[in-house]
Amino acid sequence: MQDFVYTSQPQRVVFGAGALKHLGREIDALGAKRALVLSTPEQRKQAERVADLLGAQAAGIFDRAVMHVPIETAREAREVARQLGADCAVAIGGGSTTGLGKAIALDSGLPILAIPTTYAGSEMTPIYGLTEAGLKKTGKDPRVLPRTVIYDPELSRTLPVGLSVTSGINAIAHAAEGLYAQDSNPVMDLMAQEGISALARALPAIRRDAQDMEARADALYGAWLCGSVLGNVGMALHHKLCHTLGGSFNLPHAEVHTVVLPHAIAFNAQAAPKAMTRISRALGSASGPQGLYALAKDNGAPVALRDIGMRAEDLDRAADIAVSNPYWNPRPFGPAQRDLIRALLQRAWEGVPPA
Ligand SMILES: NC(=O)C1=CN([C@@H]2O[C@H](COP(=O)(O)OP(=O)(O)OC[C@H]3O[C@@H](n4cnc5c(N)ncnc54)[C@H](OP(=O)(O)O)[C@@H]3O)[C@@H](O)[C@H]2O)C=CC1
Ligand SMILES: O=C(O)/C=C\C(=O)CC(=O)O
Repeated sequence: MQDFVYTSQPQRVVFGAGALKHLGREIDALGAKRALVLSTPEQRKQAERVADLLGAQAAGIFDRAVMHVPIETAREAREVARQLGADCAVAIGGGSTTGLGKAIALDSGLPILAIPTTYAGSEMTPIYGLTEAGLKKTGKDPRVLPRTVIYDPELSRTLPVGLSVTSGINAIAHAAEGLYAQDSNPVMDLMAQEGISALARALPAIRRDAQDMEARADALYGAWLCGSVLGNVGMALHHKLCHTLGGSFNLPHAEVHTVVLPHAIAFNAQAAPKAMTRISRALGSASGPQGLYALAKDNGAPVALRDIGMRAEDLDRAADIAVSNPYWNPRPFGPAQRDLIRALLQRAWEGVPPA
């Protein structure tokens, strides 16, 4: 066993079908009295339900969350929170809504209670993202880590099957890269393997029946574990490629993760054999990269960048951007490996199986 450092994160998790009913109790436990409820415009009804449950503990609703947290939206939400005298934020929705809560917390220190309805995993991380003048910046700050997370599988019932699959693979990506992270540890390895395994059995079951509550619970459980891994250890090549493709070419977040993951994992296979063993074991497949590709393809998810809006003529620029400021990776991918990364992107663009 290698030496390691493990830092536990100060969070409370309430898990279970119908767990939303504990919301008032959880707001009390935070010592808060006036919650600003956050959602996207489309999930306003969910936000209203939350505000109704809170009754006098609700300060108001801000329903303008959008993906990648534009700085203008963050400023607007911060101002609304200030004017309403909110002393906490309740974010109900996917990573976009949690991200808006984080932007408020970054500025004001307001505690966040997150109620995730996708599998993106942001609720378990101190990572935030903000987009200003078309550029997305990410950072880490303990203030943005949600203090309480309510996982209620009933609330993900309405998440469309296609999004459930891609969002679940977004979560798997956190765990897969955590398995070869520079700063990983045995606890994260356990969580990563269990998280991948839970999602790998949940996603096909959700595809068969979107109302299968056991599968919905398994998927949220997996998202929790995989998100925790992302919150504890560093990201590598896969996340760098997705941040490049999402940030500079505006590709949809969960879909881009789904397409790139098998190729990024294949790139790292020889440099991270133990991680490959855990990934393939968790997937129940002979090969990690092939198993990830099959998980997407067999469940109707996109496997080609060209099918999610990437233009062939932008691949060169994407490769240049990705290698210009690389994250740590078990197999280096700086400017000297530019042609290898370009070849990886070509395969991902065409949608052929990983090399
Ligand atoms: N900081 C971190 O640690 C992490 C951050 N992220 C960030 O989070 C964002 C992506 O998160 P993701 O969850 O994929 O994206 P969104 O929050 O944008 O949600 C994705 C889609 O799911 C739909 N949706 C969510 N909940 C429901 C529901 N209950 N019923 C029906 N549809 C629903 C949304 O619909 P609608 O738009 O109609 O509401 C939206 O179309 C990105 O900005 C990414 O960078 C992701 C992972 C980790
Ligand atoms: O790529 C991911 O899923 C993980 C992290 C982010 O998205 C960072 C962020 O923009 O909040």
